[in-house]
Amino acid sequence: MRLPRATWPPVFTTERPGAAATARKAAPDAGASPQKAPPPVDLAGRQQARDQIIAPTPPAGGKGGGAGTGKSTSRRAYQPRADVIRNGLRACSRGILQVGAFSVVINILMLTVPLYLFQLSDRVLTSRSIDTLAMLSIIAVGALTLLVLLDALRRFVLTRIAVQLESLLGAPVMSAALRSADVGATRDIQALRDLQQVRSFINGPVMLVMFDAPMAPLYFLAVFLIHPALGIIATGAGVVLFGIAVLNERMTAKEYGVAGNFAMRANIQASAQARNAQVIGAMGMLEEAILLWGRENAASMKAQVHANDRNIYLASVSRYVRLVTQIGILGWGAYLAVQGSVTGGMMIAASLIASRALAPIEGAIDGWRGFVQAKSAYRRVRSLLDMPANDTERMLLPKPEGRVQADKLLYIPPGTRRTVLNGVSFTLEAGDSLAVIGPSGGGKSTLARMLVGCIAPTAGSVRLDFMDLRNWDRRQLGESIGYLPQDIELFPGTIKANIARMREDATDEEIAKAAALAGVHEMISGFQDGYETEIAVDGSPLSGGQKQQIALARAFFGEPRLIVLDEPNANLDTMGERALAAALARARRQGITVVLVTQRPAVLQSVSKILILREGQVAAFGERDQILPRLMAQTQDEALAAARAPGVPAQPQA
Ligand SMILES: Nc1ncnc2c1ncn2[C@@H]1O[C@H](COP(=O)(O)OP(=O)(O)OP(=O)(O)O)[C@@H](O)[C@H]1O
Repeated sequence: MRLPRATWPPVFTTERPGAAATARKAAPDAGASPQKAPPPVDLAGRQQARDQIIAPTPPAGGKGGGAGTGKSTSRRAYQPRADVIRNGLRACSRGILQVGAFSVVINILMLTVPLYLFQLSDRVLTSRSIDTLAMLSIIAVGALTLLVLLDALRRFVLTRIAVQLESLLGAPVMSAALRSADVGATRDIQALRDLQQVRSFINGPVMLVMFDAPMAPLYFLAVFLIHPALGIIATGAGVVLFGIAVLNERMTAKEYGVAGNFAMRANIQASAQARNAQVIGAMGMLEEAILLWGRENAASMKAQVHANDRNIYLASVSRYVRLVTQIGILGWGAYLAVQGSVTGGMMIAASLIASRALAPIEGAIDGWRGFVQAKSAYRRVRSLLDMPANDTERMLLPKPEGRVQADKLLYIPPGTRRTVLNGVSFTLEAGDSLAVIGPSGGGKSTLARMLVGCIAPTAGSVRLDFMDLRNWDRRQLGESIGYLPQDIELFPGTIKANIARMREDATDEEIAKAAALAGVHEMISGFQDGYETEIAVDGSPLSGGQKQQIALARAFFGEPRLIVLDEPNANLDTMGERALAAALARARRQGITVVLVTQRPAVLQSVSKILILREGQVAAFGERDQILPRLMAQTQDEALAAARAPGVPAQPQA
């Protein structure tokens, strides 16, 4: 008897099966020289990179190019999300069958004690045979030993099924959660907690009850065989308990659902507050923060207490019914014994067996809360995985040169009626540098996110080298793009790892090159541990400007052809701005296309084109030398108008 071992110990894989073998075949000396960088325009290398897109391990023993076949199975890496759950469950099916088979045997062996009692009372006590007693005892102990072993085994198997399921679904759920988070969905990381909840449920006692429940008819049958009247009492009690279980479901499911939703919101609040702990501390917002989180948490607890109260009440009634049933069977059994219809042993055995028959229904009522929570958690995981995702396998294209076409971009955020971008069109040649300027809330950051493929336009298209971003292989596109968002968050890890976009195969040369391009080498040298300086969750020891510079180097990493920088100079001093201007000049010399969202006029000298975005529409677009004079004239007019306005004090001349 072997436990399922396909994913034991658990492995969270981001590599499709066979990829490593294929990669080794393709590059036999890759292992000997980990520092060797792949050639920049290497389609085979990029195919290999694409192979590492998050994909679940196939079911153990599954067909179709499994581990070690070395055949291309890249379709598997892009399997539709719905298949992920189906394959996950299929992978666990062998274990589930084992647990089912064990449960059948265990439930038969559970009859050992009642049968032993029955034999003692009706055979040993009447015959006074010590040999029979010894023989019966040996058989009973043997059966109980087997029962305990099988019970332990099914628990071992369930533990592994739970871990296997989490290993298989973890990466797809994480990837779907990140994708949904980047379009602004709030449930995001909750999905990982949900998956853990499903795992705990599979590991928990209610799962065993669910495996035992189908065997209940066997026990009812055994009681019927002892005496039909006792069978009717036991079955009647079973029907009553089943009714209580249904009532329990009706009376608690909604409240548990409400409790779960509030708990989720409380968790989202808690994570947001943990991220903003310094702001909360500095501005004395602790009480408000706790109140905000506490309200959600209290609402969750209130709903939970309501549901729990009902659950406890019904569980007590069910326990009462079971105990009374036992008394009923014993009492009626005694009456039948007095009548000579059954023996004393049969009476006791019937009571024990009936109790065993009713136990799973009672256990289901007791463990209802866990079941409901696991069910909703599973639903959330499912709906996240069912969300449409651009998972179609994409052909790897030649490395882009950096030509960008935005064509009639319209953006209405999902779930809103607000038009954030409206008919935005422009074209950039490879090596162009564009400054996107305009009033706050004009849609600049939205445009920046659209240009790097974070959000898809409601209508219109963004094309990189003539190809719509949606048709690019996601990983290849990411490697061709550098992006510095407005709100910078670095990952906990070294400066080096952050610049290298957390890639383990990044070479020191590539990292140094990105740092040099971004002009941050000198700043990094100022730290005692240089590139090995550890960045904490809150970004320390880096200052705001330093974080921005490291993020700039990250954007330059890996020879991107398009770099989109959203207010890269927001936290920079004059020196920093100079370094940024130098970085932009270097990018231009290398033919990298740069889009720069900015509010500061200083960097406008470093770009070749300017786009003014106002209320989501292009107010002006063209060569810098055409747009800049118009912009300055307009600024002067506005300043004069403001100065002439009544009640506005004249500004002192700088
Ligand atoms: N997901 C969304 N849901 C609703 N409104 C949104 C969404 N995303 C952006 N907006 C709205 O679109 C407008 C443009 O936002 P955006 O961040 O692009 O402006 P911006 O020009 O970058 O502003 P700033 O210069 O202040 O950063 C804002 O009014 C914002 O509220």
